[in-house]
Amino acid sequence: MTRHTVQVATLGFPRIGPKRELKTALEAYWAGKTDAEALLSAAAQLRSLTWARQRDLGADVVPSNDFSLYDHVLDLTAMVGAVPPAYGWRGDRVDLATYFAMARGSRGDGQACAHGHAHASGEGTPAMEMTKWFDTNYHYLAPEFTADQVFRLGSTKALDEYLEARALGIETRPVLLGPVSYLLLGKTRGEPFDVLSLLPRLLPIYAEVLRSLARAGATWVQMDEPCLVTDLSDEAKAAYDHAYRVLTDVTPPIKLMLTTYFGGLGDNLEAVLRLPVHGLHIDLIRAPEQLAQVASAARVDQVLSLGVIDGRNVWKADLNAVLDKVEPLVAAGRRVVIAPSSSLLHAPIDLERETGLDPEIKDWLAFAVQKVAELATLARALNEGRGAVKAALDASTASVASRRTSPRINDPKVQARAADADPALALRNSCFEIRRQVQRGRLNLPAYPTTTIGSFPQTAGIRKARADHGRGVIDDAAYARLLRDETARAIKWQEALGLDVLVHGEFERNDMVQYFGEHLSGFVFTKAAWVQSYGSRCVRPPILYGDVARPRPMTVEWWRYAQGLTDRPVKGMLTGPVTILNWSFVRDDQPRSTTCRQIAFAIRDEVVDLETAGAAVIQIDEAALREGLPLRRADWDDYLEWAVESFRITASGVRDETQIHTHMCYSEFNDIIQAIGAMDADVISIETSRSRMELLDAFSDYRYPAEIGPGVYDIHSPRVPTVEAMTALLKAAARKLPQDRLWVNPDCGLKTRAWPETEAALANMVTAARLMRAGETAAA
Ligand SMILES: CN1c2c(nc(N)[nH]c2=O)NC[C@@H]1CNc1ccc(C(=O)N[C@@H](CCC(=O)N[C@@H](CCC(=O)N[C@@H](CCC(=O)O)C(=O)O)C(=O)O)C(=O)O)cc1
Ligand SMILES: N[C@@H](CCS)C(=O)O
Ligand SMILES: [Zn+2]
Repeated sequence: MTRHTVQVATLGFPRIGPKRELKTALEAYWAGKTDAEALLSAAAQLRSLTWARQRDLGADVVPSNDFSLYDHVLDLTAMVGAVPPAYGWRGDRVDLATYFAMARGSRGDGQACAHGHAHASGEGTPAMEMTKWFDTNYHYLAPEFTADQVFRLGSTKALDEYLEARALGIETRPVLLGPVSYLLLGKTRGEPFDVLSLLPRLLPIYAEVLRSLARAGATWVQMDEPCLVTDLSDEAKAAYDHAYRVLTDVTPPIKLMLTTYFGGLGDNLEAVLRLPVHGLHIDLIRAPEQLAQVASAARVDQVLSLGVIDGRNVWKADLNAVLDKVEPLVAAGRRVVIAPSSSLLHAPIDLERETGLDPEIKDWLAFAVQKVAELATLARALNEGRGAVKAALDASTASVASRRTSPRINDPKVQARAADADPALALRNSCFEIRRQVQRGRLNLPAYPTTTIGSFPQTAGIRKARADHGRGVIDDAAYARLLRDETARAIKWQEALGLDVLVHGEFERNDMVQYFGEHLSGFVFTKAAWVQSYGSRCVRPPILYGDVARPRPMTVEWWRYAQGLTDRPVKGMLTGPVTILNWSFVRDDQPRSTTCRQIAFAIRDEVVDLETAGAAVIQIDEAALREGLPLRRADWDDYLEWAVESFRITASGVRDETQIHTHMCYSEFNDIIQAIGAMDADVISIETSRSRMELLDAFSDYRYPAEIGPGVYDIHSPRVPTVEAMTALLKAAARKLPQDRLWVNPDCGLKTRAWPETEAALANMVTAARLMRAGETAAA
């Protein structure tokens, strides 16, 4: 029997750069400090280093076109020329100005916008809608299609980058988001229609790109079809069939590696196995059970790409355990490629940059670079025998054993508390209506009360002071003084503006999750482990390695200071357990539900301490609750049950008179509205402005019992919303929901905004609320 050599492939590498070079280059370009040439040359430099690095680490199959200046879905939109008409694209190659206008919106000051038009209205063109990439914390720009959508080649980026790598002596496998996933990820504009009806018009563009790559010398293309791990209709399965019959038939021919990740193929397997593709990548981290079935059912001539290293987490793999699974396939003569489970986009880049980590914990970790090295070790073991890499395999076994048995991961007190089965811990004392009466008496707020979501601009000055504090350039007292000054200014300014429920501004926080990771035990945090969230924005997810507890209050002093400056209520501001879980790298040695419950108890202690300090209103953000929803409906109930229970454990330690708010952004609520109701918060603030309040239909149909703050403006844009725009949205909300339950607030926190636009926008928002109140009086 022929034994084929096992190759190492990567499916995509982080693009932001080890020192966030892309962020720096983009932000300098957007600020007008550098020109397009500087941006493009920084991008090319990054690509070249990334390709060389993967090759040097031992990757045989290196991807190209995984790089993006902003987002790979937007790149596809450019490739197929699906630029929405509002951006004034004339059907040639999509230029940088149009590309960034789609990503970030164009100017709304009556000046020429990014693509040269003057907008007399002063409104500019908003960015395309940003939404979550499956269950990750990465955001993509959702394509927008009309029923008469025309596609035309708008970008040769895939070919250009393939040729660029080739010129550097690196043969690559270009990556494209596949046509069916691309359509399924899109939204329709105008009369609703089936996006898949556009497939016949879309495929010729893909075919043209594949032909150009084949002519240039590419032998394989990686076709990402992550929607294959979701529930698919028969029509979608038929679309896959049609698409891949067409695309495997182009001339000159090119081989397709159909790439699936973030879950198992499940009931789509049969349909996938019928596709005439040359290779199939499966995720064996999320769905290890699919290996046997896929291996026995796939055609023998098909290359199996096995996602054996976790692309979504930071733990070292158990290399011997991986070999136990893969060796029999190789011995049986299967053509095997080994790879990370998904693109490494979701992992930090290089562990070696973490000089401050505890050595014991550092030994448990692998970032993108280390993961490619792990794959190289595995490939050698598969090709030459385990003996060839004995030292590396022994080290892997020792690291895995050290993490499993370390006393540092265990805190018996935490485990006992989280195991407490008393359901009363997840119940408020009284039902919402009773709480509402008590809270109204205590807070005495006007109709349409105004508030904000928590954060105010994180200016360069604050970030620099934090960095200086971290480096020891300024001492604790100087740093605290600066934060107190910022907080005091924010309180005075909110009072002057006339906001009803104030916030302290979150100036002390680097990030709404990382901050808590830094204060809870069971977490470590990193210096440079940045992961792209959207565009140039990154996060450093904390690493949750052990049982979680709260050694001391984390936010109470900031709240106390802020409340001491005003008679108006200041919200206590916390991140909820589900969001901390979903936006951290978490342990994989126990169910996520167990970890979440531990976090819930830790945050509950903080809620209780805030109440004891006098907070009348406490907000517990659950921005990531929706995004953590499993990709398969069959798994939803289980997740929602423990996620909602965790939130309730956090929120239920307080008296009736304490008003609990929660906040969610980027959410499609329709499917989970019952669960959102079951969270039993007194007030929920949600993102709604971009959908023009359509998202409220779910709340209105369900007769959501509590109070709601539908965001009246999109904080992702620097555009200052007009009073009229916001009153129009509030009126739309008031048509859907009882007026006496409506709050007035932006869509999300204001940390990414600058002060001038924040002040102008909130002044308009307060005016809009006042007009609504006056209208209500007039009507009465
Ligand atoms: C609400 N959102 C969040 C998500 N996930 C999170 N974990 N947090 C979120 O808030 N997911 C969904 C959305 C995504 N939205 C955003 C919005 C904004 C950002 C963002 O602004 N990120 C910042 C980095 C934030 C941070 O950690 N800042 C640190 C470090 C600052 C820094 O870069 N320091 C420099 C030195 C600076 C100097 O010397 O002047 C350095 O370390 O090199 C801090 O404030 O201390 C970003 O810039 O990308 C992310 C997601
Ligand atoms: N309180 C946080 C929530 C963001 S989702 C903020 O205002 O930034
Ligand atoms: Zn938010």
